[in-house]
Amino acid sequence: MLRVSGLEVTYYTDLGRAKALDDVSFTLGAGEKLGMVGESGSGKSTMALAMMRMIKPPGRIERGQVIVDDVDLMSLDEEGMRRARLSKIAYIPQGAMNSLNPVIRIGAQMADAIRSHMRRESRSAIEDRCAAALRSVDLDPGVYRMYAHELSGGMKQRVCIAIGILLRPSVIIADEPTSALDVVTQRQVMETINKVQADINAAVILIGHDMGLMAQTVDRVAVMYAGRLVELSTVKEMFTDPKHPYSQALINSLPNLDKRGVFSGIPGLAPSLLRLPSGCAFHPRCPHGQQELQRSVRPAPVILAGGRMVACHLYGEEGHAHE
Ligand SMILES: Nc1ncnc2c1ncn2[C@@H]1O[C@H](COP(=O)(O)OP(=O)(O)OP(=O)(O)O)[C@@H](O)[C@H]1O
Repeated sequence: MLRVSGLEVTYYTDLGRAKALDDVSFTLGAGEKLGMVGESGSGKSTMALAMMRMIKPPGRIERGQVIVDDVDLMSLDEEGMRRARLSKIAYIPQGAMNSLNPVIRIGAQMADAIRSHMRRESRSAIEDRCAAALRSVDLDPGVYRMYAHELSGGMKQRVCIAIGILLRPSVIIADEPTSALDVVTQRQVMETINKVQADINAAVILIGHDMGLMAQTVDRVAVMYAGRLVELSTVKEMFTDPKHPYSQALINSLPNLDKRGVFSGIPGLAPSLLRLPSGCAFHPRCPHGQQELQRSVRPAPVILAGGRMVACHLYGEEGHAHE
């Protein structure tokens, strides 16, 4: 359903070039959910924007393919890509719920989204489509006639999800869909995403920091570090046996009942993309990073038994090359 291959994005800043996405490849099947985690600045939002072809200057997509239902989005012309957005691939950006227009009714905003794709759709067909989308996110179709300020945060986020699924896309990307919501509402929004996905059998990418919340929802977890995908494993593998030392640090930094109140962060700071460490970008923070190999050679991604992917010298011998 979705195949991302060799995706690369650079931001050309006054201070130099920042490669925010470096040779990112993965696949996702229909009905599958992928969680994308990593520290702030690791390139998660850049990846979503690149997949939507919404990277703005000074950023540029340098290369790569994003194949949805056998079509490479990167090869479409502007009009083709405009049509693909929402109908093939939908993006619910970070803070989407705060960008609903305050002076236009929810229904009109939904109808606009449909009309931009289906010019000849009748008014009643549009209303039916909106009502169905609102119902599938557990909102009363009456929300159609309301304004954003009349809705709670969780309801607004569900409206954004409803807009995302209006045209039943094959791929849905939700960037931090639960940030700024209380924990109860977070769970409800996650449940809504689960339900919606089951309804339309889409491939879903959830971007977020909260490993705990992800664990309950997604099938696989992708870990990003300094613009690269460093590990992609099933949730169970990631939580019971993380392979990459950075994934191990992320999992160890989660609070659990055995170490109540003790938070172990990850030592060191995330590197600046303008001054990436040589070799493996994680080596200065890695307990195994002090050898010549780690300091001078960038680890290539390898596939381990069972199909999980890791880009780390510790596993160079064990795995076979990732395509
Ligand atoms: N417009 C821009 N100009 C220059 N550099 C940028 C721009 N946007 C992003 N970057 C750089 O690209 C890197 C990746 O940013 P991105 O927003 O994708 O990270 P992220 O993982 O989504 O972070 P967060 O979790 O904080 O949203 C950052 O290090 C940032 O410095």
